[in-house]
Amino acid sequence: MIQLNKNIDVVNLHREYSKNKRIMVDSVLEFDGFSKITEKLKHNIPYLNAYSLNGQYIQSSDDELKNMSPNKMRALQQTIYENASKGVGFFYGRYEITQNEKDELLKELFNYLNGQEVLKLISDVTGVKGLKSASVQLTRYVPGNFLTRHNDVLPTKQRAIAFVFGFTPQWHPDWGGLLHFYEMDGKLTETFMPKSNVLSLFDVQLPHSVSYVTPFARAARYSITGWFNLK
Ligand SMILES: O=C(O)CCC(=O)C(=O)O
Ligand SMILES: [Fe+2]
Repeated sequence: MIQLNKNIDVVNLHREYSKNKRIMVDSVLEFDGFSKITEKLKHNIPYLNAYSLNGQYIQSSDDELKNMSPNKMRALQQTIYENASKGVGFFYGRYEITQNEKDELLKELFNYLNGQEVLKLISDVTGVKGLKSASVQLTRYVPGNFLTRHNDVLPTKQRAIAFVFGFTPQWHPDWGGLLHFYEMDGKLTETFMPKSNVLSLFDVQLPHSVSYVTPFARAARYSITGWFNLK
């Protein structure tokens, strides 16, 4: 069963969140749900590799990328990196969970994150009232993946709070995949390291990025990410 840790200290977390509109919550899920999700993320998800090409949003399966000719793959990589050099774009594996999800555990996860218990906790920690729903995706960053600097504001969805549940034990900062936060003028202010059973929450207005995962990373960076919305 997926369940939040009952000992979360909301009052302290709210005080901490209020300082910079971001926070990491340790040991956030009870063990049973946490370990089931960890296994699922590693072994059972048909991630699609998302990137943008000439302004178009594309998602390719692992097989599609594997079966590309070396020339085509090189050209694709070159374009992705060319855009990234200008601070535009992303390349990472994602799987979106919707209301129609068939997998039992993922359905439970979606419903739990959209339920009153979680929405109330997020409201209490962040001080943002009126949260109504959660958009949820599973993400995987392998070597070569990244997400350039952006914010998560999306008025059509009324996103308010971004979340990242980390499922990445024993990560080394040299491996990249670091969640960086910036001032509006681009100054780097804080970095959240990939961790396991940790929930990162932040205001969607804060500029942030996920740094390039290096070729020598010994693991993939797995997360459940998304947004708590006001509608
Ligand atoms: O995975 C993360 O740490 C952040 C992801 C993110 O910024 C996004 O998906 O918009
Ligand atoms: Fe983001």
